[in-house]
Amino acid sequence: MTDRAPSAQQESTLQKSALPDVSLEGSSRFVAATGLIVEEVSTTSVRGHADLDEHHHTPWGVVHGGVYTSIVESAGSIGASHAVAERGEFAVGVHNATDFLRPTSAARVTVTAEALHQVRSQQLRDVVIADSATEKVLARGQLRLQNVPLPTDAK
Ligand SMILES: CC(C)(COP(=O)(O)OP(=O)(O)OC[C@H]1O[C@@H](n2cnc3c(N)ncnc32)[C@H](O)[C@@H]1OP(=O)(O)O)[C@@H](O)C(=O)NCCC(=O)NCCSC(=O)c1cc(O)c2ccccc2c1O
Repeated sequence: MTDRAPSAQQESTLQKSALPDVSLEGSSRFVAATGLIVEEVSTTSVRGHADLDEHHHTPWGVVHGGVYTSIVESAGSIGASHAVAERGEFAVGVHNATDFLRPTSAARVTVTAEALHQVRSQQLRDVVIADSATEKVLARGQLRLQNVPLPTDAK
């Protein structure tokens, strides 16, 4: 797993985003264990990467499907929450459908989450996880989210 911190430019992008701390250091142990490093957040997309290795393995020596599913949940939720933050809302995943297309034992993966659909109460995000060396897609998930009010102490 990586402990690489975002660059100064990446930090700046994250600070402008009105999101909670999405760094590895600021995340729970479960979320941090995926290794997702968020680099860019806009209202329509999230970009990042993760270094996947033996710490993420199944007993058969490939990256566990739950790692991909969790990255889809995080990347989709971060972008969708950013998109509705200005109106005092965040977004929670209500359906996560992630396909595991190719196995890997170790890879740096790029993570790209794009908005497919944004309406008043719900959003749909397409998340692609690809091997950064070969550009082959390892997993692809579609996350449907519900926009909900921010807790009053977070506004
Ligand atoms: C599901 C597939 C096996 C279907 O593959 P198919 O036979 O249809 O196609 P190919 O053989 O052509 O393979 C597709 C593609 O993958 C590349 N590939 C295959 N094997 C490897 C490999 N070992 N390393 C690297 N790449 C490989 C192959 O070259 C092809 O690439 P192209 O570029 O030519 O297209 C296949 O879709 C597949 O393997 N999908 C990924 C499945 C996966 O990774 N699932 C998640 C892990 S499983 C899991 O999470 C899990 C959790 C547990 O807790 C367990 C506990 C106990 C036991 C098992 C557990 C477990 O498995």
